[in-house]
Amino acid sequence: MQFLICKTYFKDSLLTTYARSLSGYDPAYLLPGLPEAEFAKTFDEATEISSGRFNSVFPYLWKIKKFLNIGSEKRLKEASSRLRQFAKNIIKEKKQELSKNSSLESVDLLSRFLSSGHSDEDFVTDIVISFILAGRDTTSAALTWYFWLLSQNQEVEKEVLREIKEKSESPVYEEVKDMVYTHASLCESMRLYPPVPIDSKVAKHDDVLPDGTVVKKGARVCYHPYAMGRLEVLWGSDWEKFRPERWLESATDGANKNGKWSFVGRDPYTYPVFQAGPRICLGKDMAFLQMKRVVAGILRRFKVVPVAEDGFEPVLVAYLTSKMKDGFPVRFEERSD
Ligand code: HEM
Repeated sequence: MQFLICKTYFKDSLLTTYARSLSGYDPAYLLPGLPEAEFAKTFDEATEISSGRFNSVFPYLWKIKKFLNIGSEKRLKEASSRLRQFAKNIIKEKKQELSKNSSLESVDLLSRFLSSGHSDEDFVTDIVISFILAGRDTTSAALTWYFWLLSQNQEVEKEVLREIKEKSESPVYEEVKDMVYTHASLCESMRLYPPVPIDSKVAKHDDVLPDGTVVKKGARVCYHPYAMGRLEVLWGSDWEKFRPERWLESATDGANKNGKWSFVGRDPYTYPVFQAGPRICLGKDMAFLQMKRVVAGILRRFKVVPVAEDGFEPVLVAYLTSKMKDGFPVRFEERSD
């Protein structure tokens, strides 16, 4: 059986997981028939058109289309309205459930929001949509590139598998937290292929950067995690290598006590994969938790083998997130051991 990893499996499984942890709602996209995911399709359409605005050669074109309500902007408006309606239905159902059973208050994020007095429907709708947007494509992009890198670095896969096998079949939070090598390998993968490859900010006031660069009010300033992850000055002359060990302290420096690695993080200004400062990603820990559980769940039972021709080199396409051009076709081989 083949899966286009980034196009179907990860996105839909993550959407299912997020929908459940966010709202308790299960869109049932992981039924064996992998049913057509209407919500996911609409979401993709909306994000693709929105990101197209950034890359537009004539930036004012989309504004004209929006004003006239034609073409892609018309489709975006319709998609956004369908998404909002979908989110509103979930909220309505959740409110009804809560009114019948208040013990649901602590079960999922949406229940918590509603129970803590956030009753404004538009506000809660924005929360539901922005959490799915922030958490779905980022994590699926990270995992697509991660499985590609693992397939090219067997010794890393072996070490990740060794760590996974020390844990229970469905590792609980404490166990996932202890998967230090897997954590390091995910950080290393996102160094080379950051899910948000480039990000920009608009200056609210005239400003001067620490190096003296003058930034005028309204100017767009970009930071570039993809380029920064490949800088020799930050990562050394072997920056090209996928080497999780650069995030770990080894036995020789005394930290690998009892055969355990110890993780050495980098500051977020050197590694801005989750951004840095007061607006740093709020879902970072949740993202690692989800990714480690998915990695453990898949690798324990399957080997993920690319079905591409020998010499295949994936091409990164940067929309809002780092997609692999045409997806990543793979075969899942069941492990015999
Ligand atoms: C590997 C996965 C992820 C990566 C690489 C990532 C990266 C980022 C980045 C770069 C930003 C800054 C965007 C900006 O302000 O321009 C951000 C913001 C944010 N992320 Fe994530 N994210 C990930 C997963 C998640 C998940 C799973 C959630 C929640 C379920 C989440 C929730 C958020 C939220 C709410 C913000 C906005 C924070 C604010 O503006 O104060 N993220 N993320």
